[in-house]
Amino acid sequence: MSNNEKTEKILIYIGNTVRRELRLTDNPILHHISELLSKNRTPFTHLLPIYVFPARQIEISGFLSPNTNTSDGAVSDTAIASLPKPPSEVESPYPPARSVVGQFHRCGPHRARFWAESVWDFKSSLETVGSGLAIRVGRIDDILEYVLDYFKSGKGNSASVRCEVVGVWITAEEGVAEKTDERNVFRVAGMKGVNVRTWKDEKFLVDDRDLTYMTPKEIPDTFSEFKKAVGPLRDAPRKPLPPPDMLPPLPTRVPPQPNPFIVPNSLEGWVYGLLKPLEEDPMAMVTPPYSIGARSQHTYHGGEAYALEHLRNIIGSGRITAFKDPRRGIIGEDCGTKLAAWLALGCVTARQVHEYLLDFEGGKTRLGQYAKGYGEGENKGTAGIRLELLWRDYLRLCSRKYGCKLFRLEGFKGEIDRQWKHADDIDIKQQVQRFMGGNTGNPIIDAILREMYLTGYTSYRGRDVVAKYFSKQLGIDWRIGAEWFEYCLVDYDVSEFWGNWQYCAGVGNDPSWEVPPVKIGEVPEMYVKQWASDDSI
Ligand SMILES: Cc1cc2nc3c(=O)[nH]c(=O)nc-3n(C[C@H](O)[C@H](O)[C@H](O)COP(=O)(O)OP(=O)(O)OC[C@H]3O[C@@H](n4cnc5c(N)ncnc54)[C@H](O)[C@@H]3O)c2cc1C
Repeated sequence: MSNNEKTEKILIYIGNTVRRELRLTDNPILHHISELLSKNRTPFTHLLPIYVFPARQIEISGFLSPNTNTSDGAVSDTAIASLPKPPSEVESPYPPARSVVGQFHRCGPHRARFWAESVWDFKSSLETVGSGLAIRVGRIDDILEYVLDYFKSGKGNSASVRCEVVGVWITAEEGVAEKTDERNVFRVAGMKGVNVRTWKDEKFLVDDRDLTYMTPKEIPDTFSEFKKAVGPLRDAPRKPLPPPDMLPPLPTRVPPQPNPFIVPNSLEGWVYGLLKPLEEDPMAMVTPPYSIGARSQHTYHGGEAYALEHLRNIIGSGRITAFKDPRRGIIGEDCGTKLAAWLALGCVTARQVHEYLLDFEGGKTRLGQYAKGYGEGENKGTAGIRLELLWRDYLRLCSRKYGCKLFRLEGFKGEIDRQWKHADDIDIKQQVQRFMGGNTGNPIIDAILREMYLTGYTSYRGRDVVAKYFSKQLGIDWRIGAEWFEYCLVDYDVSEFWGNWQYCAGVGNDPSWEVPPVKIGEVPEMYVKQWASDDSI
């Protein structure tokens, strides 16, 4: 080592969709690094944040390329747009991201776009605090192995720089696939002699450290019991963490995207690459386009900045005070906060939402000062939002308790006596196809299905009605309906999604979960007219 040679001690902060931490604020890892930095106590000089779009969950074949990658793993925008269709001999090392039973794409266009926007926004935010983000596609452990080998083999070195990876940090998450990813990260890092540290997932309302359950078995089977154990909800959450002031820089050389993929360096390039395989699939055209005059309830852009702007808007306008029980309302601005997609990707945390509500209720900031309910303490609307957020916590804990039962036909309950119809029967297959196309002939069901397909969103009530129609009325294997929802929804979140579906299908753990059926007049005629097919009205 020459006298002038510097050593870059690199910490890798790695995540993928299941490590959903796409924000600077209330991010425990980034907060900790920033604190260490301010005290001059970082045992590393450089930070390499890596985000991996996981091949298992989103179709990444739009990034396959016969060309070898460039030195930094990124190509220009125009380059990705003009990439020739990969010749058939360029094969992905990963199977297509399709669902298990129905073989649908797991992630449809609404979520793919929102997801790309959120990752890109995170990259921009990291750049404002002196860092950056390497965005990659593949499997988290494959990418990690490639990166560790890159540095170990000296590819990151130059005449004056020597690189050494000193650790890998990752946030622990619930879920079977999530745990497998985590184990694989440990395995790869262990093989290469690098330490991994996992961090607690803090994007929920009530912190794990404040719950009294020693083992997952102790998690209660009813929400009401769980709620009681949490105590007064308004006092339960911890304070959100501030964003980092500054972060260590990226290493001088960032390992590129491994072959056979090539990744873009603009948001448009990412959106293009993620949507391309979906657009080439005939499933993208299952239902007619928007009806004239139809408007989406969900027109939002992914990313932390947009999440916070939306949150401030609904507080400033007083919409949170008017928040209605989502188990009853089916459409409208005050029917739901529309925060779910941001929460699902970790662009914002539940305790940040809670903190904003506290400020509004206590009149602590000027936000919402002219709105109804400002400074008047907790109201029905704000309490309702907290309760919904607690449901989210609860279903995540159910995932912890029941593991892979989350995805099983017999559910948490182990309901083995029920007879389900399966799509290997031609009539059932056709029924499923009509369902996907919003052509069941039932105007409310069709309106909801079309809304969800065309916009990526429908209310809790809409989801509940359709999920019950599919599983209870049609009696078809509920996982097929669920997989179709997974393709369509912008806010898919593993525990919330499968947990809710289980309840709708009647295989969930909580016997008290029953939402009243839709009443005549509850669904505005206008809504049905906007979304349902003319011939089914
Ligand atoms: C079949 C079915 C599938 C669903 N899939 C999902 C999903 O993939 N992701 C998801 O976040 N929610 C899911 N939900 C729950 C709920 O429908 C959505 O959270 C809600 O409609 C999102 O709109 P919002 O942000 O306006 O919610 P709000 O009503 O404003 O609620 C605030 C937040 O609380 C959480 N929340 C609300 N209701 C529930 C619930 N029942 N269970 C768990 N968390 C809840 C969400 O994070 C939501 O953003 C599903 C419900 C059903 C019946």
